[in-house]
Order: sequence, then structure tokens, then C-alpha cells
Amino acid sequence: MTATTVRTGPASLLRFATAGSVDDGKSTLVGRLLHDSKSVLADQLEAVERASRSRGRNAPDLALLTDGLRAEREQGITIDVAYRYFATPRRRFILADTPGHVQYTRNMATGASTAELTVILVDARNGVVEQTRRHAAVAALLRVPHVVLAVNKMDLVDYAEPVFAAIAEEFTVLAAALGVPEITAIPISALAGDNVAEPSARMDWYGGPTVLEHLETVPVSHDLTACPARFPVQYVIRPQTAEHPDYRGYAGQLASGVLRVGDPVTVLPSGRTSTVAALDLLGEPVDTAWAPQSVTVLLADEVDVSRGDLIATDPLPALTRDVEAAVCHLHERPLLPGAKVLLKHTTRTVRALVVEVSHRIDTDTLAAELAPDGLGINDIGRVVLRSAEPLALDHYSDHRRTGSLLLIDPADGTTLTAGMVGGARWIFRGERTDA
Ligand SMILES: Nc1nc2c(ncn2[C@@H]2O[C@H](COP(=O)(O)OP(=O)(O)OP(=O)(O)O)[C@@H](O)[C@H]2O)c(=O)[nH]1
Repeated sequence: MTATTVRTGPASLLRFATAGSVDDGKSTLVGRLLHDSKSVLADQLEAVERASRSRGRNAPDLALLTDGLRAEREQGITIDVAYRYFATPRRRFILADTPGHVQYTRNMATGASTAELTVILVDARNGVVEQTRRHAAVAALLRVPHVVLAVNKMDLVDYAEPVFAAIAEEFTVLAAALGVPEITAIPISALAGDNVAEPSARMDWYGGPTVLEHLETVPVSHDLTACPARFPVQYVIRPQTAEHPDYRGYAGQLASGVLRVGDPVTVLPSGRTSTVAALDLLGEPVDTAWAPQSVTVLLADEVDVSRGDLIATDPLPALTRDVEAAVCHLHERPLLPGAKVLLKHTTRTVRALVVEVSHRIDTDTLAAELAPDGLGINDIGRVVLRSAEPLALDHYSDHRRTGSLLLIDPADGTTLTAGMVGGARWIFRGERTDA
């Protein structure tokens, strides 16, 4: 197989995430999408119908399709991010299904960080609530390119256009203030199936796409392959067999861009240069590899490359020990100025110091508190870090993968904070003072 004969290109895959408060109907929407897009196997559906009947319901309870674990369901909450795979004839989907309870920011940050699109649900009876604001803020911070506002439970407000219009307007103003690039508001009833996969006859005043149609047609950006190559080395392969005494390959996943045999590359942090001599994809030699393929790279020269190094093409990332990042704090243990942490950036982990916690954002007002005492769980803010060794850092808005980092507690390896590398004023609006 050569790279050009890979069957499914990136255009056919959409990664998306859902978010919403408890009981806004995420599970029902996802169940409805799976059901109406015919992605559910007949035996699964039969099991759901049986379970629904045994609970005295006539219609299948579609939330049962997504809330797989009964124990979770019985607690009334869904606890972790679950990845679901489904396909329609037009596109394949990977859905990060994120629950709506109190740790939502953490879950959403995990689910949405690789997503091209986020569906934020609101209950038509409640409109935009605090969690909607927070979800929109996290989507903005993570630079999710497309945001869908699904105004659910329209059946409970008589499918009334003014109710939808007022919520859509309020959210659009909020999204614009946050710098969310694109929003699409869709009035739906996940339970009744209106505007999920089928256009709703009960909302003929709405002329836009259904949720499924939008998911199938939203343009998926190809900038991963348009930008310079970034290849974090995960393993150095030296089999040292009699046939291949000098074999030295570097295995990993291409984080962005395209690598071709013959491309001049630089190894960071050492700065040594070489050329791509060969590329191995699933054990087969190929001429070209593109993100997010996992490949083995062989270089023409004997340069010293180890795990955690970055093989890159021009323009190269900055090599620095001073890091500014917008962050989502994920743990009950607060993040305090002066803390010693481990900083994980791609396949490299180094010691680092939290020099300063410079901002904490109030997601209700979007105002920044300057120099707060620290960041608590679910807080969004900005920090300045100094790492013990230089890091090859991209700006998050250029390269989501090589522009993100995690802060880890060195005492026990707990993940504390997710960060996005960005300049001084950059948090929501994409302002770049360091460009
Ligand atoms: N009337 C009406 N009820 C709905 C609709 N969508 C969901 N529901 C109901 O709302 C309740 C909550 O729906 P879920 O899908 O479990 O909500 P969720 O957002 O997934 O909740 P968590 O998983 O706990 O975060 C259930 O009783 C659903 O049947 C809708 O469009 N109309």
C-alpha cells in the first residue's frame, strides 16, 4: 500500500464532541443520531426496545443506546468521556461524548481538544445557562473550529420560533464576544426526532440544516497537512540484526503536516539537520506520510535522535524555556505560583516551575482577574512557566498538537492542568502579541 492509495482520507472523518448541562438531552440526541442514521445494529436496537418496555415506556428510550453502563445510568450521571464511532454513507464520525455534571470543564477539555466541532445543547425551556457560557468559553479556548448550538426539547415550548430565536441570539452574542469563529443554531427535539436526521414538519419556519446534515457537510479543515511537518519521536528502533546492522528508525505519529522522502528536516532541540531517507507505514515503504499517520522515519545522516525529540520542517517552532499558556485547571489540588511540576509536551516530559499565574477568567462576565492566588478545579486562566530544558513549542492556534501541554504533579503523576501555548493577551480572541 502506498500513501496515495489509503482508502479514507481526512475529509471523510469528523471528530466532534457534545456538551450540555445535566438532562439537556445529550444522550438522547446521540442515541437519536445513531438510530436515525442507521448506525445501530438491529440486535442493539431490539435490546433497547426490550429494556424500554420493561421500564413501561412505549417508545425506545434512546439514551439507553449511549449510556452503556447500567451502574452509571442508575447513579443518574454518565461519568467519563466515551468515544463512539459511527458512519453514514457520506462521512465517518468519532464522537467524544462528554457528560454534563460538575466536572464538565475537565471532561469537555478532554473531549473537545481534538474535535473539529462541538455540539452544545441547551434546554429550550431554560435557554443559555452558566454551563452553556462555560462550554462556549472552553470551545473558544480550545479553538474548536465549528460550534453547533442545539436548542433541544422544542416540543416542550410548542415548537415556537420566538423561543428559539431569542436563545440563538443570546448565544450568538456570547460566542462573538469569545471569538468563536462559527456557530450554527438548530432547533431540535432529540426525543421526537425533529431536525436531528429528518427535517421537522413541526418547525417549517426553520430553513437550515438538520444536525446530521450539518455534521455530514461541515468542511473539515485540512490544515494539518497544509502546515509544516511536526514529528515527535516516540521510539527509537534499533533492531541490530545481522541483515540490518545499521538500521535506525524513529517511530511516532505525525502531529501535523506532510513528510516526503527527500525532505530536509531539523531535529530539535539539537538543531542538527538531515534529510528523510525513507518512510515506513505499517511495515511498507511509502514516499509520503501525512498527519495523523503513525510512521517510522529513517534519516540520511547519523544524527543523534532520542525519544522526545521533534523532527520538523521549516518554518521551525520556537525553542524556548519560557512558556506562556492559556490553561484549564483540571484537579481539586489548586495550581499555585511557585509550584514545581512536570511539563508534558508531545512525547517529552521535563521539569518546570509555575513562575506566575497571571489571569483567572470569570466565565460569566468574561472579565479577567489579574494575579489570582491560584487556579481551582475547572478554572480557566493563563500561566507563565519556566522549563528546565528547552522545548520546541508551536503556538496552539497554528498547531493544536505541538501547541498543547499538560502539567503533572511530580509527586504522583496526577494530571493537573491542560495548557495551550499562547502569547501575552491571547486567551479567547486569538490576539497574538508575540507574533
Ligand atoms: N420532551 C423532551 N424530553 C427530552 C428531549 N430530549 C431528552 N429528553 C428527556 O430529558 C431527560 C434527559 O435526557 P438525557 O439524554 O439522559 O440527558 P443528558 O444530557 O444525556 O444527561 P446526562 O447524561 O446526565 O448528562 C430524559 O428524560 C429524556 O427523555 C426532548 O427533545 N424533548
